This record gives sequence, C-alpha cells and structure tokens, in this order.
Amino acid sequence: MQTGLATPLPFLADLTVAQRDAACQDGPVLVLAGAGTGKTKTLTAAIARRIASGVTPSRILAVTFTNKAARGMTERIAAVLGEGAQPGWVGTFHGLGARQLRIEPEAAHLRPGFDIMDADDSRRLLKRVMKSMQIDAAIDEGIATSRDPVKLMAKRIETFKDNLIAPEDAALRVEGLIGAATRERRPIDAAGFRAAVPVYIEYQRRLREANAADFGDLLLWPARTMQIDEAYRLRWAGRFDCVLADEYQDVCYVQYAWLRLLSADHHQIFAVGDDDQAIYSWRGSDLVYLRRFLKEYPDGKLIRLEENFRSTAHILDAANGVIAHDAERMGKTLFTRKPAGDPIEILRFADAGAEANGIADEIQRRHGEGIGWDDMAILYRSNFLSRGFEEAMMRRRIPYVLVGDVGFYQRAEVKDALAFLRIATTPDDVQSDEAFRRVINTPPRGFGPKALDELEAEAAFRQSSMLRAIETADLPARCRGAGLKFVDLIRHVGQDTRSSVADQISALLDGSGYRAMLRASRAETTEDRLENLQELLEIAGGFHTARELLDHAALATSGPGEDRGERVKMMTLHKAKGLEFPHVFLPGWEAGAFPPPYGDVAEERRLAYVALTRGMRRVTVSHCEYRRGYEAPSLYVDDIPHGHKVSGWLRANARVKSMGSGQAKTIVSWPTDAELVGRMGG
Ligand SMILES: Nc1ncnc2c1ncn2[C@@H]1O[C@H](COP(=O)(O)OP(=O)(O)OP(=O)(O)O)[C@@H](O)[C@H]1O
Repeated sequence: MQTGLATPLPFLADLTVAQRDAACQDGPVLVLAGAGTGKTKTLTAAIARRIASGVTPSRILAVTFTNKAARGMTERIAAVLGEGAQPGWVGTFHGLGARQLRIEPEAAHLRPGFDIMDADDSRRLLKRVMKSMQIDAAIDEGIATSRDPVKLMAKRIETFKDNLIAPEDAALRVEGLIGAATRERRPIDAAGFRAAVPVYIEYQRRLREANAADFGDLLLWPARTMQIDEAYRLRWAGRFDCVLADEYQDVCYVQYAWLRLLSADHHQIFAVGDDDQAIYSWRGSDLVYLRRFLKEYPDGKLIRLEENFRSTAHILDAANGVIAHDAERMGKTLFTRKPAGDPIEILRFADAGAEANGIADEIQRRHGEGIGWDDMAILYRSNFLSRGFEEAMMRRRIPYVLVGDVGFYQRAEVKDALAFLRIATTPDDVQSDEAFRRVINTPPRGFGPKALDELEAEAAFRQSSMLRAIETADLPARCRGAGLKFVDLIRHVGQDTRSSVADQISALLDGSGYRAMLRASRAETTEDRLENLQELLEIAGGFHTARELLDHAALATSGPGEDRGERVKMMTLHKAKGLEFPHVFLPGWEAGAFPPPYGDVAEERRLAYVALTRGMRRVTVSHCEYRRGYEAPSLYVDDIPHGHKVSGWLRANARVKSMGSGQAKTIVSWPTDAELVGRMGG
C-alpha cells in the first residue's frame, strides 16, 4: 500500500482490508468486485483518499454509470472531506464528453453553444436525410426491407461512432471490414454497410450545419481527436492526475479508448468492475477490456472484493449457483457473514394477469405487515411486462413509480417547452431551426407546409435562421402577422437576462398561447400535461442558464421525482443494475422469455445474476404457465440450487424468524420496568 499519509483517514476505518487496500493503491488498479461487495463505497474512498493525499480535486476524473451515482459520490466525498473537496470531473461518459466538447467544440467541427440532440431528435433528422437521399427506394435490400429502416440506419451510425469511425473514414473502414469478414467466411451485410456510408456523411453534415451533436458525437470526437492530434491529447490528459471508472465491464470501444488516451502518460487508472455483471454487449460493450486490463498495464494490481454486504446467505448462494454455470468467468467466490435468511420463493401462476394480481396482493400484504412501499421492487426482463403490473397497482391504489423512465423529457409538452427556450436562447442561429419547426405552428398560427417551404427558401437565400426569415419572407398576411408576434415574444424573452430560466419558460408558454391551448383542450391528458410543465418549471429552478437545462434534459439518465415519496419501484433488470432493495419480485422467468429467443444465453445468465443479487432480504421469482403460449420455467429457475429455493409464498410460520437484516445492533438498551415506572407511572 502506498497511502503516502502520516495519519490514518477516518473514512477508511469502516472498509474491509481488501476495500482499503484497493482505495489506497496508486498506479493502475483493477478492482474485480462481486455484487454487493461495496464497489461504490470503494470507488468513493479511492477518490477521497487521493484528495486527502494531496491530489487537487479538480484534477480528478471519475466516470460512473448514472448521473445519480455521480451525485451520490460527490456528496459522500464532501461529507467526509468538506465542501471544497468535490472532484472536478465526475459524471457519465456522455456528460463528461459533452463537457470536453463544450470547452473545445472545434474537435467536433462545432461552434460554441452547440445543441445536444437526444435520440428522438437525431432519429428525426436521420429520417429527413434518408428521405432526401431516397433511401426508402430499394437501393439496398438490407435497409429497404427492414421493418424500420431508420432504426437500422441509426444503429449502424451508432456502431460507427462507438468504434471511433468518423464519416470521412467510413468508406475505407467498411471495405476493410467486408474484406476481413469475407476472408474469415463470416456473414456480413455488405450492401447495408456500404449504403450506410453516404447516409452517415450527409447526416453528419446536417448535424454540423445545425450546430448540433448527437450522443455518439460526445465521445467520438474527443477520443478521435486525442487519437490523431497529440497536442490536443496532451492538453487533455495533462488536466488530470488520475482517472477512475465504475462498471468497467460495460465499456465499449470508444469509452475504453477515451479512458486509455487520458491515462496513457501517468497510468493512474482505477477501474472497478464485475465480469459476472456484464449485461450490455448488445450496446457494444465488451468484457475484453476488463479481461485484458493487466496485460495492458503490466504494472497494475488486481484486487478482488468478495465479501457481500447486501444479501442473506440463501440469496447469495442462489445467485452463486446460477452464475457458476458460466464457464468463462474470471472467478470470484462471494461470501456473506449475514444469517441464512429466507430461501428464494418460486411462484407459478396460470397467466400474466394472475401473476400481476398475485404479486400486487403480496405487496399489499407485506405493506400491512409493516414493510415500506419503497422497500419493495418489481424488476422485469422486458419493458412490455410493466403494463400488467401498473394496472394491478392502480386498481389497489398502491403507490408506484416507473424508474429510469426518461420518457419525461420525451413528452411532447416538455419537448415543446424546451424548444421555445432553445429558440429564445439562439434566435438568429440556424441551429434553432429544428426547434422552430417544432413549435411555430403550436398553437396554430397558419404555418402549414406551404408557408414553411417559403420560410425555408427565404432562410436559405438570406443564410439566416427561419425565425429571422419571417421578417422578409413572402407570407400570407395573417400568417405573417402571427409570425411577427411570435418573433417579438421570442426576442423579448431571450433578451430578458434578469429573469430566471423557469420564468423565461413560463413567459414563453403563456405568451405563445401554449398553456392556454392546453387548458382549452378537453383531452383526458390535459391535466397531466399541465402538471408535467409545472414539473419542468420546478426542475428549471435548479439551473442558472438555459444551456445547462437543455444539456441536462438531453443527457438525463433518469426521470425526475423517482426518489420522491414512498412508492414501490418498478424497472427493467438493466435499470436495476447497481441498486438494492429489501424485497425483490422477479416476474416473467419463462423459458421463452428469459433468455429471450434472440438473447445470448451467457449474457442473459449474468442478467439473472444481477437480478437475484439486487435482493437484500427476500427474493421472489415467478413464471406463468401461459403467456403468449404455454411456457416452461426459465432454465435459470432450475439453476437455482435446491436448498436455496421453495415453491410458493413463505408464510410467517415457515420463515426464519428474523427482523431487519437479522442482526439488530444494541444502540439503546431497553428500559427496565423500574425506569418505566419512574417515567410513566404515577
Ligand atoms: N465495508 C463495509 N461495511 C459494511 N457495509 C458495507 C461495506 N461496504 C459496502 N457495504 C454495503 O454493502 C451494500 C452494497 O454496496 P455497493 O452498493 O457499493 O455495492 P456494489 O458492489 O456497487 O454492488 P453491485 O455491483 O451489486 O451493484 C451497500 O448497502 C453498502 O453500504
């Protein structure tokens, strides 16, 4: 250990020997940490220890899986070291990449103040590009016959970006790829890849024209520029004294490259990961980076964390039994000092309705026994399963929340409000044209397709934004009048720099008649939509500038309000990664659904392992005899070792009598009778 510290640090005191060893190690460190062994705690301690050893906080970069995890870490470090000790660069890969680009946008051929397009907006742009290139005609079989050609093309472009392939390199790299696949006799959609190249080039040209970056750009350009421009790389690598990464098993090539380029000189890289929890290969993640860490950094140290603090022994042994069937593991043996607890309950239901009702009834029953709503979670393999549970919860008036539903920022009214704000922020820049198209006719102002064509032509002729083009375009009088009023409002609000962001949005929603339009609508959703706008205004209250809010909305990894109130949590297994709950329900473990027919059996097994290890005290696995057809239980149900599972609900008399985690600490002693008499008697 090389702590370089004369005095022991209090925050290291409650760590295990292995955790402390990891946190105090300098140089390249790979922490191979099983589920529930305190990865986050160790990573946080590693950062705090570096700061306490004299590393300047602003020279630390730590990348986590979600914004929430980043916030949690920052808060914990501030709590032990004081307010000034927050590390300078903590966030998600996308968030940190965006920050790097904001400082040097030229790396991506962008101008300052560029927009970040979310997945939905970039799909719309891609669709327009494909239409203009007539890709929907049968240019290429792979694309034209696909059920969703835009989705397929978006996926290809994403793959290019995740592999550090810029548009200008794409043609050459695609030919190389096809050549290699042919030589190795591996199947490849050569026509599809070739057709994607010109679309990628045109799509990127349009993004640049709109001064916008899509998600892929946020890491592609910083990483690629560091790769080809040594001065740029040195500038960036030189900003950081150490680089720390959580969930290292899930990095994809561009993420791996970015981390490696930043740490290549000092080798101060601290990676935490668990090969048993790698569940993102479908998104380009590759376990190979974790597996070859020590080859890449021969001076590095591997530290295993194997003591699980989360789950009872039955749960842990059940999970260990399932993952033991994975032959390619790097190998860890998790253990716990907790009591055995309850075995996994395996429930068989007749169909999906019975499953949803059965679980909802059980949740209600447990709540009656004193278990808090937010101590219970339903975690499912596929999103479509949530609907049945939502209905069952609503019927019983059980409060619940869908976690990770970033859908909030995708709701039409929220996107509309942000579009108004975007135009007000940069009214005279073509980068606002997309937002302009979105709201110029909401509520209707007479801007139909013809007027929009006219405006586009005028904007192109004058090389101005569409908003500015309203002033000179040849428009029908009514439409022109309404358009000029719109321009006035946008300019007026945009120039009002004394108002808060929330006040600006509010003024735009009222001045444009948007809120009035919603209120006048008799649609069933009106109330919800107004509430969503209210929620947006509250969120906006936490931001100093419109740009910060717009970035936040584009880069959100979760919806607002997830942690508020006592509610049963519902989410996919992927979203549950990194979380823990006292009571966990795992529905839908049928042979045809888990693993899904298209799934990779080994990766799905890891997902089953992630699922089981979320549980602290009780885990219930269920399957239906009939869902879309007759179903057998998933093979992962069989893989839970006998002795760690029971059929049906465990009722109080059959359960191990345990309260809380089974180990109550004596913090205050019970009052003696004499004391009670002294205080209460009389
Ligand atoms: N040294 C320790 N002593 C007591 N409790 C600990 C210790 N380290 C971690 N824990 C507790 O163990 C639980 C799991 O920790 P954490 O969430 O950091 O695990 P993790 O390794 O990130 O898990 P996973 O990979 O499964 O998401 C937490 O409740 C945490 O407070």
